[in-house]
Amino acid sequence: MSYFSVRHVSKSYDQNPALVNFSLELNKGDFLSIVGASGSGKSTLLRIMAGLEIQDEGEVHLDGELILNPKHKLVSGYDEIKLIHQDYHLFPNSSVEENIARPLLHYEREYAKSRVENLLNLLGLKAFRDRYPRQLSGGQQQKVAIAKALSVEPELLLLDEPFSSLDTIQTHQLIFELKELFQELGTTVIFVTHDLDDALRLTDNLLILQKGKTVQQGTSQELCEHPMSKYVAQLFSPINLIPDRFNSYIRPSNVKLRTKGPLLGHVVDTRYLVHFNSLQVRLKNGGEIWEVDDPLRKFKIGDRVYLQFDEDKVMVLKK
Ligand SMILES: Nc1ncnc2c1ncn2[C@@H]1O[C@H](COP(=O)(O)OP(=O)(O)OP(=O)(O)O)[C@@H](O)[C@H]1O
Repeated sequence: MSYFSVRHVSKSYDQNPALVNFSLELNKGDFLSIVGASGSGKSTLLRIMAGLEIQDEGEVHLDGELILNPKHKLVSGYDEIKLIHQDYHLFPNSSVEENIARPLLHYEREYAKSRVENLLNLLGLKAFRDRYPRQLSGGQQQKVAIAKALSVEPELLLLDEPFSSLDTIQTHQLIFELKELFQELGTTVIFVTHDLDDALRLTDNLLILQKGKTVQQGTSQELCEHPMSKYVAQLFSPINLIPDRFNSYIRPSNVKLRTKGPLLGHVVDTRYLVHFNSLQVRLKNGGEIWEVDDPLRKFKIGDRVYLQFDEDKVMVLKK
């Protein structure tokens, strides 16, 4: 049995399935991102993993130990498994230092002191140790919540959309810091998000959840280059349907703009994006609109373009 395993877990609320026969195996120190739309079952899954929710079927094991849910355990949850939410859950009348030290109340004093010092250092919170949560930015509060969760050295850290109340710059900064921190600590981490971009920045190891089921699991490159469904393909970028072919698609970045070629179209719109212009091209045959990257920012509305692509970039996708 692997270090952390979720086997055939199902859960319904009032007959509505939230998780359907979900299974997952992780090794110690693995870092997995679970990506799914709102309502796909992410939070339910994390709560079941943490022993905080009663599943209808299936089992969760951590390091060989069966994780008991609240039906079978008087005090629900485990010290070894920490779940961090988007809304921090800090004690408002305790300082940063006191918040981080709180879970260590029953530990030896010297150990607790050095652990708190270590975490304040690791997360760059030393200058804020005496502040109260309301005196911190969202990103700093989230770091305190993470330090608090890490204080008892959990075996498994579950992050439930931890960046949703932060802006993009704060999020990128925190992702950068957390990546280093988790690598250093070797903690097993599961991060859930609706935002593929955040997941890609944090880890290469992805699982895509749709309507409570795993639709695909693999590295970011595998999923981007060989998606098994339209849903997975579209998480990475828009896709263009190739005329007169069965379920065959091409990504905007894999379309080449030429002065001659098999597919003729007209540019009907252009958008300035950071690394390229994004063109909307109406195909002559069939009137379908394609999205195409123009890295040289050469084309403008009304231009005639020929579109070409390599066969090995074509994706045949099920719905
Ligand atoms: N306590 C509950 N009672 C009834 N239905 C629930 C409950 N919790 C979740 N659900 C339903 O289960 C499904 C999965 O919800 P869940 O919160 O796990 O999804 P999610 O992917 O985390 O969504 P979000 O990203 O919006 O938080 C949804 O249809 C939701 O409405």
